[in-house]
Amino acid sequence: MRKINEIFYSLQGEGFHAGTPAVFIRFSGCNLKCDFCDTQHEQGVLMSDEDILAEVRRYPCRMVILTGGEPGLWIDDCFVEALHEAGKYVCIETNGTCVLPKEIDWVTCSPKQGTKLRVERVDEIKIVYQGQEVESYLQIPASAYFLQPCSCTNTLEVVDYIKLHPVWRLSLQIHKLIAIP
Ligand SMILES: C[S@@+](CC[C@H](N)C(=O)[O-])C[C@H]1O[C@@H](n2cnc3c(N)ncnc32)[C@H](O)[C@@H]1O
Ligand SMILES: Nc1nc2[nH]cc(C(=O)O)c2c(=O)[nH]1
Ligand code: SF4
Ligand SMILES: [Mg+2]
Repeated sequence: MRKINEIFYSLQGEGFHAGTPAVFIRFSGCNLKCDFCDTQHEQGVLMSDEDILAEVRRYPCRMVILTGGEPGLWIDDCFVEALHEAGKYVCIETNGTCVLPKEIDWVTCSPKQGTKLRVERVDEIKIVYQGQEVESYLQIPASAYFLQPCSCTNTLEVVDYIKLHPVWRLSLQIHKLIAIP
């Protein structure tokens, strides 16, 4: 059984796959307490993999996004394999502090200041930018590096930083801009 906060169908609003339809599986609970966290994730119900898969199968898209809370606290090889057997492309949004199942198709890592990274493979880095030092995150091998404004409040600050440091790209939370889940 895995503790699920919500399962919903929307478009990926952030990062490399922004605009792609996806089923979001939001796991409950987190090992960090970021003061800027935009998500209520503490409430949850225990669900069997069978019930989670049945809910995921209701939607026609291929992409599934594991998020939370911290999904790395809840998932294993068996869960990722079941999603693959259902024909899904498995993405994860993680703070990077957990070792993850190797077969996940796309790892979005959003490291938080002062934490130790245990994630072994990253596809994209996506930092919530609040003026902190971010250049050290470029040492993590990844296909793309994004800075995301905090709650859509400091977008122009992020744009200015990216223009000075053009390895970074802008991630807008488009779901917030167009008021969808
Ligand atoms: C809610 S977290 C869940 C996954 C995981 N715990 C993590 O932090 O990556 C999903 C994404 O939202 C980002 N995020 C959280 N609060 C935010 C905020 N106020 N503004 C912009 N992005 C935020 C996180 O950095 C992460 O990339
Ligand atoms: N549309 C939409 N895209 C997202 N990308 C990452 C999200 C998350 O909360 O992890 C999220 C979310 O909550 N909604
Ligand atoms: S790690 Fe992610 S879910 Fe946990 S508190 Fe920070 S932003 Fe929220
Ligand atoms: Mg969100």
